[in-house]
Amino acid sequence: MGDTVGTASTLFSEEEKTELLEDGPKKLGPPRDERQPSESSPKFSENMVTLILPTEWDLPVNLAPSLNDAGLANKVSNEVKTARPQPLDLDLDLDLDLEAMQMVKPEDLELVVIPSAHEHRRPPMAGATVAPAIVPENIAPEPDLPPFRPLIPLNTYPPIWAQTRQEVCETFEWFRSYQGGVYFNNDIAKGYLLSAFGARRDAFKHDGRLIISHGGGRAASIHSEKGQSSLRPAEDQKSDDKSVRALLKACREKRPIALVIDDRYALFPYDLSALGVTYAVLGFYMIVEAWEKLISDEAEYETDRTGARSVVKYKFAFQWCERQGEPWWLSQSGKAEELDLDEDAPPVKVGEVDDLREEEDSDPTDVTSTECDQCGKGSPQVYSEGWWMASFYLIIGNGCLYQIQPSSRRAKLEADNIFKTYQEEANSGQLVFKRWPLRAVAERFSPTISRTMLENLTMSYVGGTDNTVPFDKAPSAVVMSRKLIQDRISQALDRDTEFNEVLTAAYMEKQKMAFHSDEEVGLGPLVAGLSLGSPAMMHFRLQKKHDKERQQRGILMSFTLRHGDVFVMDGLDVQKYYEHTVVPTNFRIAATARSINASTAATPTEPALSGPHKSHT
Ligand SMILES: O=C(O)CCC(=O)C(=O)O
Repeated sequence: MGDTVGTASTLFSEEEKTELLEDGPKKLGPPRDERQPSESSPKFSENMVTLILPTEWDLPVNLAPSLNDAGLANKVSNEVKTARPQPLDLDLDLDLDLEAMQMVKPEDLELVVIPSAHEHRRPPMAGATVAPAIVPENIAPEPDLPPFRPLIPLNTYPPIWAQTRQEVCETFEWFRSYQGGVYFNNDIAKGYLLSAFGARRDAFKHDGRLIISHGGGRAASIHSEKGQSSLRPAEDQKSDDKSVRALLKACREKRPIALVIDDRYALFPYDLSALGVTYAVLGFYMIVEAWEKLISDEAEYETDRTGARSVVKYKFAFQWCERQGEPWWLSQSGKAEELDLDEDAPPVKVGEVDDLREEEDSDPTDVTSTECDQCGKGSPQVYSEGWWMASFYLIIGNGCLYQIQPSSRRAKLEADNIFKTYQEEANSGQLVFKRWPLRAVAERFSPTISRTMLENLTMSYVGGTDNTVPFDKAPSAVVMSRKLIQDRISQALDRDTEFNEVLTAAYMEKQKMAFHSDEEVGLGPLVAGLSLGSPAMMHFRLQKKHDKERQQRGILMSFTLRHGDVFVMDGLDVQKYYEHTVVPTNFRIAATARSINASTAATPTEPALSGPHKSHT
């Protein structure tokens, strides 16, 4: 098979829904980072930021141990032992040395506490009304705080940041808690906010690779009712409080959690406020230990200060997931000499909405420009890439899934342009989407019945059949898709790939692609798809033959594919062990690129990539 391209599916008219469910520019292009990937990581481009993210809903529970660096884990474990009076019965697989724990004196734990820093950091906003101080009676005096330390200036923006909590919650799916400090969903903790003072034994250690914090609510708070304010004292936390329970579960099941800080978080030694950053995502952490502690007024900053009462609080030790590479706040120091800060413009922040109309005259395919879309200044550190990538390692088999998301407006415009071109070319007849029968249906029923079925299927599909044309004759939407996919893979994975097959699928409302695997003779290790239009959920589960007991028959991983995302399945094991389904929310086009080995591929009469299991419903 030479260079071929397959296109297929239903024709659609102007009237059909083309509305994009834009998500807004929530993630920034990765800062340039000179670090080398760790030995355990695959080889990545130095310009990318890699995050280990569990999926939105399901994280395979045995994935987590590989996320953490073993050396650091030991250190963390030792340090945590000094801070915890007694272990919780969490059934943790952490090989705790309880005897050693008793022998370490708590005062040996070096604490990094920056007190009262928020007062220095955050001037009141211009024009803001300052609430009158409420001084309830009988409040114990604030404990003496260690001396103030100046904050270290940051030369780089956090990869994900925002100015308001609303922006964070609306755009960062790992933290959607508008009020509480813990974001959890279905009992699974996903995000944790660090703010203001910690308790005395809270810590930000190993450059932030170990964070100890108390969390889970029931802190003292001020309540206002009928114009009367009163202080509600702190209460004991309980292991079945919703947020405590979710955090303990995350610890037990070794699920990563996103840590978000605000500019009042006193233990973060860098100056976020100078950059105008109120909220920053630190990255992903594992909760490696959890314990409960009796906290008295004298011992902690944030306590029940109404009297001499002690309350039970839960403490959590968060350990940095090493595969993210070095924390972003560390990479900034090396950059200071290279980066001319005067030339560097602030990148797009979370929650800012693109106004695409302003850009009508610009060439959306020109993604090489390094101008900041906001202010027009050159910003090569941020805009030369314009995407963000997350990596997900397989637990069974060798392979990885990569989600590369556009982060700059320019990258999004490129996707817009391809989406538009697909529709124009389909309308003009240059691109013929065709309905395909389910092979299983065609075999089992007469042609007449299968044609009837086709009406319902509106199948979007081809590989190596009538619709197949060489790339030089292919509709430009397909050519552009292949180029975008190849470019992203080259930038993000540092791999030069030339795909020789592109399958384009169009999904109308309520259509989806059923569970299938792309395991076909001649298939190359990379399969990469560009998503256009409405968001879709992509789910992975083990193939039946590898899950005979059906114990893990359920969905193991799920991803939200959004407009402009490139999703890469890397490794033949992805197809060998797993099957995937794609369920769009509405009208959507997907271009999936593959490399097919001509000598081993299926014959042209047999769609190379279709199988009885691959169906559009
Ligand atoms: O629609 C998509 O994004 C993926 C299509 C797919 O699963 C495939 O072509 O194998």
